[in-house]
Amino acid sequence: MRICIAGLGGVGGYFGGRLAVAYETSAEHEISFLCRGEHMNRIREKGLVVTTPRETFVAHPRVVSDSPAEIGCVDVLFFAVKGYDLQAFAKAARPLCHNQTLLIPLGNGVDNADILCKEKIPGILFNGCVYISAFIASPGEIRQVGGNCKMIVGPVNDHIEKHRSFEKVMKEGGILFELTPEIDLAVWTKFIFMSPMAAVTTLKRASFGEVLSQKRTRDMVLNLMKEVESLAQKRGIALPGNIVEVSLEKAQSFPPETRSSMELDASKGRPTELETFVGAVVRLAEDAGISVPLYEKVYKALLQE
Ligand SMILES: NC(=O)C1=CN([C@@H]2O[C@H](COP(=O)(O)OP(=O)(O)OC[C@H]3O[C@@H](n4cnc5c(N)ncnc54)[C@H](OP(=O)(O)O)[C@@H]3O)[C@@H](O)[C@H]2O)C=CC1
Ligand SMILES: CC(C)(CO)C(=O)C(=O)O
Repeated sequence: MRICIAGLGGVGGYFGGRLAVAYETSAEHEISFLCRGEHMNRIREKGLVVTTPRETFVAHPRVVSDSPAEIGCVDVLFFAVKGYDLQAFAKAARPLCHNQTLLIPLGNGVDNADILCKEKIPGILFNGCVYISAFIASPGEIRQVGGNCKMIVGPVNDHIEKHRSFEKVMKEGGILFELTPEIDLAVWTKFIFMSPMAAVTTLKRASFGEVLSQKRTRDMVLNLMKEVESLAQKRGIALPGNIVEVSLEKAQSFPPETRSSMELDASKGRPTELETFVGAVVRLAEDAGISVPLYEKVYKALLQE
């Protein structure tokens, strides 16, 4: 099986690194990295160094390139770029894909599969989400600092049984991996927790603990979660009845000093995933004909920054 990880940041670097180590000498499976710039140069020279709280390992994938054509057609393509790069990368991804390529977005967000679908890339559309906290510490070096490192993926419109061999490759590749027939449910379950937390922590430039310990901001998170819940319901996503309470508890289970990736990006003056985390809810609600007044207000405020 030929597997390409596109985007070697915190997410792509951790999961790609694990797979590349596991299959470094395999005659059957081949891992390639699509990355760019100084990061790519360092990985080519020295391999990708991945440090976790328990170990450090160095991954040497079979191919490291910034050119989809150089990598060529693969059987599995993981999209591990930020939401704002997904469409542009999807447009460039065609040389990597054939009709049976599994196309798997791993980023935060509930519209990633729609974005890929619109680009009409050949392949079988999946969706996915990951529970991890990781980042590029320096070119060629990934640091994983939190999360249980679980990857959950599933086909959007295909039979799950066809994909058991892929599941085996992922599990034998050292990934804590779940292949689910209910990928929408998994993706929305993550989103209903992460989108409100990203929105409020960014608006207030505050940590998880600061936001959740003050009634005003905690209520804001709660009300945003309720708006996501009503949107999910309207789209036929069967979230459990206590999803808001469970999601709030999930947010509370993080160390209080946790900062969301969107707040960190905003505070550093970098591009943010505002459209992925917040704008998408406003657009999907409009399409579904439902009202999300608090999301609209927060979106407007963040757009004006
Ligand atoms: N990091 C985390 O802990 C978690 C992240 N996520 C989500 O996962 C997604 C990825 O996040 P993360 O890994 O942090 O992102 P990063 O910014 O760390 O990494 C993305 C990488 O993709 C590269 N890239 C973008 N476009 C291309 C391209 N066309 N060709 C080659 N490389 C490209 C970027 O390169 P360059 O720097 O040159 O732009 C960057 O190195 C996001 O949606 C995020 O919200 C979800 C859970 C946890
Ligand atoms: C869960 C968390 C906080 C881990 O980095 C995250 O996914 C994000 O900030 O985008």
